[in-house]
Amino acid sequence: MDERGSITSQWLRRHNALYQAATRHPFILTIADGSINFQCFKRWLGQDYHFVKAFVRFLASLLPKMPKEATDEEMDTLLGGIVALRDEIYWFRSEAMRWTIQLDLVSIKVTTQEYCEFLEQLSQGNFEYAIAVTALWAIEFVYYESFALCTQSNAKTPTELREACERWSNMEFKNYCVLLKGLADKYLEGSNLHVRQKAEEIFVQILKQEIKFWDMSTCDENCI
Ligand SMILES: Cc1ncc(CN)c(N)n1
Repeated sequence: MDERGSITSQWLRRHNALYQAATRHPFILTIADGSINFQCFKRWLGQDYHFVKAFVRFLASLLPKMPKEATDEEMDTLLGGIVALRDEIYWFRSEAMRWTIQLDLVSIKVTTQEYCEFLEQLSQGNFEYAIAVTALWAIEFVYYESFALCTQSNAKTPTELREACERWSNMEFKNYCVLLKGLADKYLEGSNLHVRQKAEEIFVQILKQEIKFWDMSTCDENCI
């Protein structure tokens, strides 16, 4: 089956409006046009650190679910993702120091808490590997597509935010997302209709969670 006909590509077309809302969110657009209020970026940074710590647990939960017949390349992809998240957490800590954010004093907001609890549910044994790996792809891919907008040649992204945008839009992360999409399609193709429908529901929920996360990071007038 060609790429356009894959299950995940069909979903991206079927849920295009939601997908655009998740990957072209005003928070991202204000980074790309240079108008972002740095207080909004600092709010996002603190909350995303909390999220990434929960995301590590979710990613690790895929390892025991990985089918015995999984290829070496597949195991390498997931292990590579875990190593990358270790580096990501180190990056958050150093970036927080640059912005004088004390991460241990950052209170976790309701939206972040809800997303972390959603990840915790997905980590449970009753979610098939096909659903978990599809969720992993969706969560990573939204960040790639969002931050890739901020590193395009015509973007006016502030210099102070370029490193953050590069993290989730560089070639290595893009290739990682391509590999995850391939794994998602592989296991969705091999699943029954019930699992595919559940996976699509989770995909839609992830897009909605990502939109809420960007909404939370978008400063209103009393941005603190
Ligand atoms: C909310 C969110 N979604 C996705 C990613 C990319 N791992 C992230 N860091 N934060």
